[in-house]
Amino acid sequence: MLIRYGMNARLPLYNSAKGCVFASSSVLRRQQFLIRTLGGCNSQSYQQRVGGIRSMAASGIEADADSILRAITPVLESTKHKGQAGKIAVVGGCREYTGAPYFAAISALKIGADLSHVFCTRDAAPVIKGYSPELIVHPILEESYNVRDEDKSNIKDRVLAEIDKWLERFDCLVVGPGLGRDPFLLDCVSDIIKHARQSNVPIVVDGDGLFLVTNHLDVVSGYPLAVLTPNVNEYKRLVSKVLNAEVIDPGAHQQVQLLAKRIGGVTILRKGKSDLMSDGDTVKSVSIYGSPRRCGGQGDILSGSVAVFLSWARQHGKAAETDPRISQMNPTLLGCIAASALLRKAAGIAFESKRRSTLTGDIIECLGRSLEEICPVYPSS
Ligand SMILES: NC(=O)C1=CN([C@@H]2O[C@H](COP(=O)(O)OP(=O)(O)OC[C@H]3O[C@@H](n4cnc5c(N)ncnc54)[C@H](O)[C@@H]3O)[C@@H](O)[C@H]2O)[C@@H](O)CC1
Ligand SMILES: Nc1ncnc2c1ncn2[C@@H]1O[C@H](COP(=O)(O)OP(=O)(O)OP(=O)(O)O)[C@@H](O)[C@H]1O
Ligand SMILES: [Mg+2]
Repeated sequence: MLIRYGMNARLPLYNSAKGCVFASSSVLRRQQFLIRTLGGCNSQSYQQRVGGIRSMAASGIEADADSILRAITPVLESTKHKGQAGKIAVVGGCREYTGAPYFAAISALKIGADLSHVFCTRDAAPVIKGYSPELIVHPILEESYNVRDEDKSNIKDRVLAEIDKWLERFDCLVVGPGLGRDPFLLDCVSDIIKHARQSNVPIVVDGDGLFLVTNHLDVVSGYPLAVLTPNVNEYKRLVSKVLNAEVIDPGAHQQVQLLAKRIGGVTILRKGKSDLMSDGDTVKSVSIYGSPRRCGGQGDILSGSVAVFLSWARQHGKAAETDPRISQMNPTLLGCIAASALLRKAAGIAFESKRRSTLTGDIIECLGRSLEEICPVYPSS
């Protein structure tokens, strides 16, 4: 039995390891139970629920990503000054991971942001600077191995003071790519998120940032300007923590919606074969065929891209003039749809020429062309 999700994807209704229907499996019984109870509407039958999923797919859950990209991408005008197209900051980068924050920050620039900062550990900074002179790199974070217990409080104050100098200038913060899981570092980052919240700065949480917030949900809970971008594992951990359940495939749309609602109306972008996103009210999917290569770093491109498009969607009134259906949507959701679609198209273009050797850097090089194809700088009249 197949349900059609969006234009291209066909998913089995019961998704077992062998692709068969095992009506007696405990996993399936749990999935059925979850679908019955999702949204707290126990009186609806399972069949009605599945019918609901079918009709949701049929009634256009697949986003009109091209129209959204056109509506929110700002026009390039000679009257604009540096910074107006977006100032993004990535909090991430430690001893192990220097690629992830670089991918997120450089993607933001390649899409069209004016300035991209990285706040990382002291060790990671020279490496990230070495990748690109375009990035503004702040070596302010510390990991436990570098800090004596008695100095921790002072160092934390110093980190926060440094971040506070910049925070209000940013249109969006991306927290987590390549952050690592050092407890002292995560403690500082948790306070950085709290400060960003107080300043109403939108926050995209990815990678190890999701490890942090899954264990401390209060840090983002109830903040409508937070976007969480979990991959398959990160989503599993979130669902288990927040819903005390397993991830389900039939009913995936309702589950992502419920998850967003339970975390107080944050936006969730669940990455996968189709990217599913919800702010707790609306659910959308992006199923454009991208690339079959799953090299590491594509999620980092996505988090940097969400930051840019979300900022554009919040700043530019163009959407309102063109299409009320778009202007009525939550800007965080618009940002997710635009970023997901652009990344997938860029991955497709990169794969056309690079095939098996396609790497994250190749996809980043295709972001500009991908956006230009949908939303040219000089549209032909
Ligand atoms: N070049 C770099 O510096 C990169 C650093 N990264 C960072 O690495 C840190 C950890 O992220 P991870 O994504 O590895 O953490 P996860 O906890 O998501 O993944 C852990 C392991 O799960 C496995 N896995 C991944 N996708 C899977 C799937 N679809 N089904 C089953 N298993 C799967 C992977 O083999 C991985 O080793 C983050 O901070 C992240 O940002 C990644 O972004 C990749 C690139
Ligand atoms: N099975 C799939 N088919 C098509 N596209 C996919 C698939 N899985 C992931 N993607 C796309 O790749 C992008 C990155 O998702 P992925 O799950 O690789 O993130 P990630 O594990 O966080 O990546 P990273 O290595 O950067 O941490 C998503 O936007 C998604 O659209
Ligand atoms: Mg990731």
